[in-house]
Amino acid sequence: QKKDKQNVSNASSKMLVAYFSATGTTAQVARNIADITGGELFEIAPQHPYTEADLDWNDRQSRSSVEMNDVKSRPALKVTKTDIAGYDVVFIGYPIWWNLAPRIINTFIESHDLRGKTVIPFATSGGSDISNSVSELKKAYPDLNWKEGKLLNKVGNSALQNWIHGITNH
Ligand SMILES: Cc1cc2nc3c(=O)[nH]c(=O)nc-3n(C[C@H](O)[C@H](O)[C@H](O)COP(=O)(O)O)c2cc1C
Repeated sequence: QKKDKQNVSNASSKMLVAYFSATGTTAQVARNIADITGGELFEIAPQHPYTEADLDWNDRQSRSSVEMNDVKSRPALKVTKTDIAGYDVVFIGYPIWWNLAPRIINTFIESHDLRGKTVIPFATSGGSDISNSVSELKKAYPDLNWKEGKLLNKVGNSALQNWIHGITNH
């Protein structure tokens, strides 16, 4: 739907919309952001996809529980390094897991040089706010130029456009 695309980026600013999504919700929001900004979509894919059992938060032994209980866990990426040098703005989207960004987001950040870029977090959740996850990311990576993040649960396209206009100053 190219004709509906509203390109809010200015000519000199290249945008990447990187996202991790285990069950598709964040992926849909990422596609909408890419449509609006004209940015490039990039899936932060795990080397080993998460199964339903992996995602069981009632099971303390499930993969996601074990990873989220270990601050040092860094699940491997499917593609270890992607060339992101040409981008000025990098959106990073993820589902909230245990009130945090999934550890694979840390893997992605630590595998790429994001210094000097504007980094914009966004998330979907079952109800939790994004703020704790963003403050933990800022604490872990204080050298990066973080913009305020936004929870984008069931956000309509015009609200999405308003947020993007505001945050990218276009
Ligand atoms: C392991 C796990 C932990 C979760 N923890 C939270 C949480 O702390 N707060 C919350 O509101 N939702 C939580 N959720 C729900 C997801 O954030 C929500 O379903 C999200 O939209 C899924 O996005 P996705 O389809 O892109 O993976 C959790 C989901 C999983 C699988």
